[in-house]
Amino acid sequence: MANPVRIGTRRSKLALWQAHHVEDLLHQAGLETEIVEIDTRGDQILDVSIAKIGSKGVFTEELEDQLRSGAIDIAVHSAKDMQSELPAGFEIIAFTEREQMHDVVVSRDRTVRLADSSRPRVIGSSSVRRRALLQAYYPHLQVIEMRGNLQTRIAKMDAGQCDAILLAFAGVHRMHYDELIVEHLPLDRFIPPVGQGSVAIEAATSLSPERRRIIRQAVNHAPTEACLLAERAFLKTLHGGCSIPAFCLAQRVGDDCLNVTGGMISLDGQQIIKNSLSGSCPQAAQLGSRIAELTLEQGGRAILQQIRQQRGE
Ligand SMILES: NCc1[nH]cc(CCC(=O)O)c1CC(=O)O
Repeated sequence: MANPVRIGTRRSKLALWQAHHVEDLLHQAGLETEIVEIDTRGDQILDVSIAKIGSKGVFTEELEDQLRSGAIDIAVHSAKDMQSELPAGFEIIAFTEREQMHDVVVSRDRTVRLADSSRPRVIGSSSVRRRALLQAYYPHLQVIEMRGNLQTRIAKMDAGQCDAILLAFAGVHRMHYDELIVEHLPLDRFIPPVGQGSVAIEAATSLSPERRRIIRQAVNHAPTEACLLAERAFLKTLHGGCSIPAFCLAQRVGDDCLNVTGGMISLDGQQIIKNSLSGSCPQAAQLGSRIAELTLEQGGRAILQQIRQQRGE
């Protein structure tokens, strides 16, 4: 390709890591690249929870403006942060190979264990799913809401706001905070949110088919894509984004089989809905949306209604 691939990204350190990761993959395929840093509303509003900002796409709209105008060819996002339905004119053209998907506990105090009820502990998390799961499994813990990027949250912990933070392993590892991990949480209890650990490549549908094909060929990881298609179909059927307490994890078994587990937890942690289905990779989307339907039928609809009421939507 004559022109370099222009990669749009937010300026946070994790976003820049993701952009450089995609850049590496494009370089390996012999392509030239250019990174374009873009400010988003989600990065500017740090003192309000994302759920309260209310609008979907607070981290994506500015990037989409640049995609639409052709100023950038692709935008990189944590797959987890992408809403299930993109605005008309945009699509995800690739998913990078997934990092380990689980959540971890990060603390300066090596003795912190979630299960230890012998002393009071304050745990910070930005995610409604993680806060509800903590209340469900470890009711002795005090759970507080904590926003900001990884570095900000660790600074808040160091300032004494909490004893530990719950985070995605992928982000902690990419930001080189592995030595602060005091606990790796099991995937069957702390089922990750849709997309955790993968980087999604967004493009405008007006991107030339040839450019789209070449970028996809360099970046897409087919086994990850099959899992993400299942998980994102789950989220789409729930009409959700990253601000609802839903979780879904698809895992490949053998060459062509997918195991998908997904569900929802009430905000107080009192009710957990969880179902699993298996099928072949081409059935990925059906498996995900079927699990979402089961989730809605088994109490998920009521949980979502309650959340909407609380948020005054
Ligand atoms: N919502 C912020 C966000 N988006 C992606 C990651 C971690 C990396 C990933 O899942 O790809 C994080 C931080 C976290 O949840 O701990």
